Amino acid sequence: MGRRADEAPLPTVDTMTTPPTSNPVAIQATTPSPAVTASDLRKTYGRGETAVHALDGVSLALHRGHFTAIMGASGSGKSTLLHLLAGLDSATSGTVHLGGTDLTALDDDALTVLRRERVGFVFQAFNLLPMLTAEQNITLPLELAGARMNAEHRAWLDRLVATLGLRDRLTHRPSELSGGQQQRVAIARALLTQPDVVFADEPTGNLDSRSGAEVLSFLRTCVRELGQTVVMVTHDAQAASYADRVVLVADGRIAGDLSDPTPERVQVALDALRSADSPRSSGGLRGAEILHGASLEAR
Ligand SMILES: Nc1ncnc2c1ncn2[C@@H]1O[C@H](COP(=O)(O)OP(=O)(O)OP(=O)(O)O)[C@@H](O)[C@H]1O
Repeated sequence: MGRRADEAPLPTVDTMTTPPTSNPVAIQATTPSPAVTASDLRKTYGRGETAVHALDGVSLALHRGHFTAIMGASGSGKSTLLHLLAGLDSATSGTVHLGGTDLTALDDDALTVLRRERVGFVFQAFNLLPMLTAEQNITLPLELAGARMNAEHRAWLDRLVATLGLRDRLTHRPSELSGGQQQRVAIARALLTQPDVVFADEPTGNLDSRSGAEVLSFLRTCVRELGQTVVMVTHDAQAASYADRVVLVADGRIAGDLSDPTPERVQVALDALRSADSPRSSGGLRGAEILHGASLEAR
């Protein structure tokens, strides 16, 4: 659950990924600029005593060409964070930058264009159009943008189709595809415009474990071999272990940060978070403190 307005704040964990340095110029030359940056992001639903602080001061930098998983208990603020980072919803305060663009300064029309051209989405429910073939579903974003398929698009589409193993499925309609194949079509559609970032909300939530693993490997291949940037919300430690980095959210705050995660380490971090939330743990460390330890151990 999100923190109520009248509850005491949790300890703050600084998860900005910029390493300490005495020579900022050298770091600028070697560190890729972040694909997305959130600074002191807050989102409050409702007002007064019933206000829920779904996000309560999140600062985060997600680097290009990385696969990041966002995890946390139900109601911790994962979806709210994803929606704000993707420009699908507006913050109560704080800023989100996509590359050099401040999303919080854009009006609705500019946000619509940005979402169409610079952001890709993959949802749990695939969201394919049933009357279109796989290829027509993949190329739909170009159609909607009123753009013609040129040689560059064709070459990129070929690469996507090869990477995602869809070559012999392009003329099939969604009802003729397995769940895993439908999700791969949805991933190809999300990547067609070569967006700055693809946001995936529980992309394996509707798949059996074998198809889910396949989809996650394909997502990881898109990051490793095609240089794409993926941010995924998941409940599943196994799914999160496909990512390069796992960011843990608790009570609307960043509560941990693991690089090169394994399912076991993710599970340990989640269990620590859960036991810190439990009333029996009163007097012990809070989740953020425990997971900050996990974060330090991971680096
Ligand atoms: N539109 C809304 N109006 C009021 N409260 C909301 C709204 N959306 C989310 N919340 C509250 O904000 C908090 C964070 O919700 P959010 O959906 O981001 O959590 P989550 O971690 O994605 O949860 P889940 O894993 O169950 O999807 C919750 O307490 C939720 O009840």
